Amino acid sequence: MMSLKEIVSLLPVCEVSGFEEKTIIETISMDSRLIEKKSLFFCVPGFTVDGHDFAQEAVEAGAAALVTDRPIQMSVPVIQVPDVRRAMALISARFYEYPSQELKMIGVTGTNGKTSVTHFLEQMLELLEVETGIIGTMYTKYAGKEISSNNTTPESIVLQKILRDMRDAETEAAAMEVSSHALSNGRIHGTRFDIAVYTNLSQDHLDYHATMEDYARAKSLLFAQLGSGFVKERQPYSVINVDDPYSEIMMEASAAPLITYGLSKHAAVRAEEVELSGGRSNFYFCAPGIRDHVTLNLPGRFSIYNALAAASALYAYGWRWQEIIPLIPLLKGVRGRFEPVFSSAPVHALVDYAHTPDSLENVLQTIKDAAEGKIITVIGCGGDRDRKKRPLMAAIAEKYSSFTYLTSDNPRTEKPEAIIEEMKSGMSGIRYNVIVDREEAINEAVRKAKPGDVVLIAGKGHETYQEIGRDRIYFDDKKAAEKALKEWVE
Ligand SMILES: CC(=O)N[C@H]1[C@@H](OP(=O)(O)OP(=O)(O)OC[C@H]2O[C@@H](n3ccc(=O)[nH]c3=O)[C@H](O)[C@@H]2O)O[C@H](CO)[C@@H](O)[C@@H]1O[C@H](C)C(=O)N[C@@H](C)C(=O)N[C@H](CCC(=O)O)C(=O)O
Ligand SMILES: Nc1ncnc2c1ncn2[C@@H]1O[C@H](COP(=O)(O)OP(=O)(O)OP(=O)(O)O)[C@@H](O)[C@H]1O
Ligand SMILES: N[C@H](CCC[C@H](N)C(=O)O)C(=O)O
Ligand SMILES: [Mg+2]
Repeated sequence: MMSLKEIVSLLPVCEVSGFEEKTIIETISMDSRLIEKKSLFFCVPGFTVDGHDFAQEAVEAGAAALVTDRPIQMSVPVIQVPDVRRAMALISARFYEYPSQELKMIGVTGTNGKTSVTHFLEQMLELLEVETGIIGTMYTKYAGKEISSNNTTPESIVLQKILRDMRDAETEAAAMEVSSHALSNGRIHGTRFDIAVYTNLSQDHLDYHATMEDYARAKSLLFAQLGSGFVKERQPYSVINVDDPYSEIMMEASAAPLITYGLSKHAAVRAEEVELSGGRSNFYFCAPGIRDHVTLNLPGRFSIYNALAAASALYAYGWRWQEIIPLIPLLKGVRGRFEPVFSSAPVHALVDYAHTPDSLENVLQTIKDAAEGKIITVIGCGGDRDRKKRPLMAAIAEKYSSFTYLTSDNPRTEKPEAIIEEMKSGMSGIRYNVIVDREEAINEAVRKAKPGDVVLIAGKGHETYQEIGRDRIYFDDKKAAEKALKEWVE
């Protein structure tokens, strides 16, 4: 519950019309369809519709006051602010009594690896007996509950409510994915992070951010707001992959001391003498005063980066290296990330969430390093998303694969054939086929495979749907691959 007076006191440059001292707010909402009595309704100027157009509907449904970015005439108080989403984030944090200040908050940002690193953190913290929650692409998970996600980083009202619920359930730490969209439109404004982790930056989302520099600047906002909302005796830290070319931008923005990690000698926390083989790696884990041999039972160089990121974040948390290093060999893979499909067929199939040029290249390079047979790739690109990555992803698939199937991956409101056409423009040879139906593409790829070959099914990972138009139809790469492999044996 909040009074209008309290709300206004949070917003130094707002203009209020129809102010009434006695107005009390009992719920907050950005959706006119969910308004209850005594609600504060935020008129969010969206990317598809404008929340201001629903102001009347919200008042009729019981909204007691509105937050807008322009003057509008209504029968209830109207608070006009320069940026509704940011005002909403500040008010949400206050409404739920600043839950982020009562949790150890670890935010992870970067193009690839956020879901993986947050899961590594969850696994390690559970082993250290710290009750940990996760907020990210796959779900929000805490205290035995799993709530499916709409967005990688939720809108501020949802986020603050989740964090409050986590605290009520005695969750101690939250490992949270922070997307560039969330940073640029203020979803995490008003949230206090203790540790911010940077994984990497490579091409994606150029539909939303005008240039790579804009994209990098959005990511850097996490580091710039570190520790905001001072909590005594809780020093914030930035954990940065120093091998990444954009790391300098994050370091420059950082309001907190840095812990750098990577494979190069510039990193404070390093993997040295790396040997990759048989789906795992061996290396020396080096940090000031430490040089311990470890085995990481996960494939690829990118998994080493993710493990170093999680280990460095735990160090920033206050754990000692002697407590952290023994956890590295215990790390397990994450659903939909380099996930093998089990079957009795001598053909290997892998489901992976690679949906950017960089992640696809990493995954294919990792397969190539280990594979005895040929690589066959099934790949599509999302509709209504960055179009510039389409030809690049197709070209990478072609470079590493003996054969590629171009197919659909969430065409959304675009025509799947048109997306595939754009992918095709990146292909230079003829070792590919177009099969729009994803299940049929997986069947064909598996049918074509010989013993020892690897079929990579990329782009959807854990997703259990195909988004066509605005509908989601059930589809699971893993289930489709299991069925195809069964038929291969028969
Ligand atoms: C581009 C973007 O960020 N879109 C997000 C945004 O939608 P929007 O601003 O377009 O909302 P809108 O539909 O125009 O509606 C505007 C306002 O009118 C309200 N409204 C609407 C209809 C009505 O009848 N009454 C009403 O009040 C809506 O509740 C809303 O407040 O706000 C919505 C509510 O929070 C989000 O779900 C939505 O994410 C969509 C699904 C999306 O695809 N987002 C992607 C681009 C995204 O954010 N991705 C990142 C991860 C990327 C990555 O790291 O790979 C993420 O964090 O998820
Ligand atoms: N550190 C990394 N560097 C490059 N590629 C990675 C890294 N970690 C994972 N990948 C690859 O990227 C894919 C996506 O990984 P993950 O889901 O952890 O990233 P994410 O940042 O959460 O993605 P999203 O933006 O969709 O939430 C994985 O399936 C894997 O192929
Ligand atoms: N978080 C990512 C998910 C992409 C997954 C892929 N399957 C697609 O639909 O493009 C995004 O919003 O770009
Ligand atoms: Mg993710």
